[in-house]
Amino acid sequence: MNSVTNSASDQPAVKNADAQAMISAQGLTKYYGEFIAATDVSFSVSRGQVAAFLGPNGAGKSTTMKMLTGFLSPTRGRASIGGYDVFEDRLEAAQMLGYLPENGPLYAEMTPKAMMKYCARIRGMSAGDTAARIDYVVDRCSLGTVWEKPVGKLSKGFRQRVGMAQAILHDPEVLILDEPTSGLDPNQTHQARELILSLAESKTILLSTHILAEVQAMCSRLILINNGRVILDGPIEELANGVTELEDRFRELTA
Ligand SMILES: Nc1ncnc2c1ncn2[C@@H]1O[C@H](COP(=O)(O)OP(=O)(O)OP(=O)(O)O)[C@@H](O)[C@H]1O
Repeated sequence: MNSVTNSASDQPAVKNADAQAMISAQGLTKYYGEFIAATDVSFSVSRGQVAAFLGPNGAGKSTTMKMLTGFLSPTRGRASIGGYDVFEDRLEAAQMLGYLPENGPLYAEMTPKAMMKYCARIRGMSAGDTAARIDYVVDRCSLGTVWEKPVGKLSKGFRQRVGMAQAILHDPEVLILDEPTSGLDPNQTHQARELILSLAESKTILLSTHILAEVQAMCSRLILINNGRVILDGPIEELANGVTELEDRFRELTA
């Protein structure tokens, strides 16, 4: 494996919001019954990095992201955000984290407006912060036209935008985005990439995607997973020179 990160054993179990490893997977393993979806997945993403999490369908990306965000208990291993263990220090980790899940927001009967207010409340945001941040996400995620429609009745692209809005609402330092441009039309894809690039100026981001041009445009780091195991991890410029080489590398390693 071409790895430039520290292995799980090199990662101290620190409880420190200034920790360099803002996202840390330490030996994450997940069994669904007899089936192993993730095996000993270890990597860390440093403050300010934008890392692409790539792999073929069913490779274990969403499973790993769910464990990293505390939505799914690992069979073995640990995950931490900003040095906070996502299970033992759940509140601190959640405060630092915005997560866009694979299938968008869960509250189908709520409108985006109700959902943002609900999310702000459960995150303990003040009334002033809530109003300002809601204005920001409505604008950045273009939610004005669907603001009062139930999320479950929105198109896939709009649901995705609502998911992105709830992920960034509390201005978290760390973002874990599971296929953030999936289902978006070309204009919205462009807008979502611009948003991610502007967020990347101040945040640590792990994003999964199947669009290699997106990786090249937005990410400095590549983590490739196949059959539940990390098979490549390093700076993109060292791993591939342009999208075509990235595509060749992907095919050669995952075919
Ligand atoms: N709840 C579950 N029960 C049983 N198997 C599951 C469950 N969730 C995922 N799997 C299986 O685990 C494997 C990894 O799935 P996962 O969704 O993590 O892959 P992925 O890399 O995100 O795929 P994709 O690119 O298609 O979204 C797949 O074989 C999937 O069928």
